Amino acid sequence: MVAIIGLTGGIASGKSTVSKMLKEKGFTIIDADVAARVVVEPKKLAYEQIVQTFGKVILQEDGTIDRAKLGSIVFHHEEERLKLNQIVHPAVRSYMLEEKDRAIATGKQTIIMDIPLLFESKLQWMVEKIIVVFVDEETQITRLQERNSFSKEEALARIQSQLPLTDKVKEAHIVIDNSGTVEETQRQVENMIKKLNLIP
Ligand SMILES: CC(C)(COP(=O)(O)OP(=O)(O)OC[C@H]1O[C@@H](n2cnc3c(N)ncnc32)[C@H](O)[C@@H]1O)[C@@H](O)C(=O)NCCC(=O)NCCS
Ligand SMILES: Nc1ncnc2c1ncn2[C@@H]1O[C@H](COP(=O)(O)OP(=O)(O)OP(=O)(O)O)[C@@H](O)[C@H]1O
Repeated sequence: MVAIIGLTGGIASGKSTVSKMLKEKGFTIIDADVAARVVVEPKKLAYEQIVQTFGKVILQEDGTIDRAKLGSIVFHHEEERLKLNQIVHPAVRSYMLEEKDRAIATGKQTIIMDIPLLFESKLQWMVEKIIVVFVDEETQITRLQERNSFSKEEALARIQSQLPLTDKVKEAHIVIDNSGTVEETQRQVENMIKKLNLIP
């Protein structure tokens, strides 16, 4: 039996930090943020649709999408974000499902689907158990500002474009609280692997 585990949380709550720890333990991670980059590469269908919808102003000189520019549009205008989601999300879903089948075919016993918008996109059906990486809002804002050099306003715009993390925690099978040190998070990850009896 293959276990399909969803890993989610909020922006900068620590999903990548946790998924890196799981990867080091030999687990297979399928990352929706990576998928969302692949499906918008030049010549892909989603790329063409994004350029048609948002115009060439969101392109860099080399023709690739200027993510900072597109981000500054969609995280300040909900309507624009929904348009982008409608273009990108179907392609991300197909990519994730294909990667999952590929991993199953190579004999993996556990597959971790790292999906930041798992609840927002109602993708609970894709996974059997859900891990939510939690962080308190103050720490989340600080880490997001530091990582992306965002103003507080830019950090809040991104956080507010997602469901509250406290709501996601209520729907979780396992919560990893990443408000503390990386070592504390590592211990929680190890306990979770034991509790769910996960084998790579
Ligand atoms: C707006 C874009 C260009 C900004 O790119 P950027 O490199 O700055 O951010 P990145 O893609 O690494 O995302 C960082 C985090 O932002 C959050 N986020 C991204 N897109 C969204 C969205 N549409 N709604 C809410 N939160 C989002 C997630 O927590 C994600 O982990 C990019 O995020 C994007 O194309 N988003 C639409 C696709 C999407 O929903 N991706 C999320 C997983 S499917
Ligand atoms: N326990 C921790 N202590 C201190 N800093 C941390 C901790 N966990 C993560 N960070 C830092 O916080 C930032 C956000 O973490 P990370 O990138 O893992 O979040 P994420 O949920 O994957 O973000 P995104 O949704 O944007 O992809 C990073 O700069 C990371 O180095």
